[in-house]
Amino acid sequence: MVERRKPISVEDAVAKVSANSVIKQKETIAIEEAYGRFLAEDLIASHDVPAFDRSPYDGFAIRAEDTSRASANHPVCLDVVGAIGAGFVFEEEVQALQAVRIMTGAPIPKGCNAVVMLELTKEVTSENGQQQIQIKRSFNQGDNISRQGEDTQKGTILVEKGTQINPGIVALLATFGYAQVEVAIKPKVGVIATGSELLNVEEPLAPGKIRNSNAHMIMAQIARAGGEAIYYGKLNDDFDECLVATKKALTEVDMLITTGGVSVGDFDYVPAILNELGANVLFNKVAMRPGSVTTVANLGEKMIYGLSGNPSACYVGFELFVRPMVRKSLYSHLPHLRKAQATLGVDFPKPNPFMRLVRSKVDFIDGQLVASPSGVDKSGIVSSLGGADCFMVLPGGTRGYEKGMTIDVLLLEDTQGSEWPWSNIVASYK
Ligand SMILES: Nc1nc2c(c(=O)[nH]1)N[C@H]1C(S)=C(S)[C@@H](COP(=O)(O)OP(=O)(O)OC[C@H]3O[C@@H](n4cnc5c(N)ncnc54)[C@H](O)[C@@H]3O)O[C@H]1N2
Ligand code: MOO
Repeated sequence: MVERRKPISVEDAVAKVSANSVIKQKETIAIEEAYGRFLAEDLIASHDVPAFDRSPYDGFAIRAEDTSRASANHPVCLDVVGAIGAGFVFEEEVQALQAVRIMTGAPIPKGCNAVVMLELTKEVTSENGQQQIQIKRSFNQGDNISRQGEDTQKGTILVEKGTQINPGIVALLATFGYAQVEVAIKPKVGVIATGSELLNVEEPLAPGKIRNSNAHMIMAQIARAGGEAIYYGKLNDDFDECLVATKKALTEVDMLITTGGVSVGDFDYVPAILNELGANVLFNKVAMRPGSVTTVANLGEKMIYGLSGNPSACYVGFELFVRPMVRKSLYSHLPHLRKAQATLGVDFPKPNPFMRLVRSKVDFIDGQLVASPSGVDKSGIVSSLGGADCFMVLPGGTRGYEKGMTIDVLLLEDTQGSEWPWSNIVASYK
């Protein structure tokens, strides 16, 4: 008699997985290695930026009060007493009716309190040979000065731990002197593919056989999530072979993923292996399509994921249940896929008692995010995965969905660029 599995909702399944703890570890690496890693410490401003009042323009540093009576008919003349470039400090204090030629980024000389852009001055030489500038309008104290700390004040938390380091964060690390940074150690995630039908990628097709795409797909998903994949190969549908490999993998990894053999077929051994290992099964059926057979268990602190053999089901199962735990072990406070609202771009008449997670593409059309399936929506399909940058979330229990409905999407990544010109942006400049 075949075991009857009771499905739990996607929300409950994600909650059950998320309730588990993960091991978090950190290491110190050089800034050059930091891009793409996850911060294991808050990034704190170690000083003000700018660290001194500075000029945002090439021009002249002046005392604003000297220009109070300046006008087009009666320009004020200031003596130019020196010049200062970025990286240098003007040593003397500037006196009344004096100006200093200043370059962008240079510190404001003592005594000055405003900067006049070069274009608003006229350089002249007085009768006694003194270099001067004429200014035809008045300026206020503080005009054209980038104040110390206007960008960032010392002690500010700039980026929270658990954030993935992007190029902007690399700039912050450099700005604040983080030649080295503490990042999360990538969790080791083992991958075992089961199925006697599986061929290695380089092998030619043979009758009844298929290439093992899931293992490679999962390894790429692990890398995208921020983990380190450890591959234990493809195994035949053989209980003992699978048990030995699973036991070995569990001694070496932080979490383990198997793909295939999780359903109710004669050669689906994953449930029996979990039983033999004494693992605590959190659920073995989820009210979703694809991926209803997804099985998740824990053994001590280690999560064991029995993902479906069907490629699309396997892909979705990873993003919903494995990714958050990888991200949690990378100190992330927001480990789940980012949710957004979109408009359904096509009619989707397929009824389903279960929630559907449809591999889809999003586009901005007339200022709205519009989502449409990226290919055929069946769990055994692989071709819809390549173009998918989100999952549409279509709740179960309806008779289908109509174009124009507001739906939730879970964003995976940006897989497409944009056409040129960006006409709506260009138009906004007119
Ligand atoms: N009587 C029932 N049969 C099935 C049920 C059910 O509830 N009752 N569920 C169906 C659903 S839904 C799914 S999903 C699949 C899941 O099956 P398994 O996870 O046990 O996976 P397999 O049977 O091993 O394989 C399914 C399918 O995927 C191919 N596959 C397997 N591994 C790979 C791989 N590494 N790379 C690419 N493709 C792979 C395999 O050849 C099969 O075609 O069960 C349904 N059946
Ligand atoms: O688990 Mo199956 O993928 O629902 O379609």
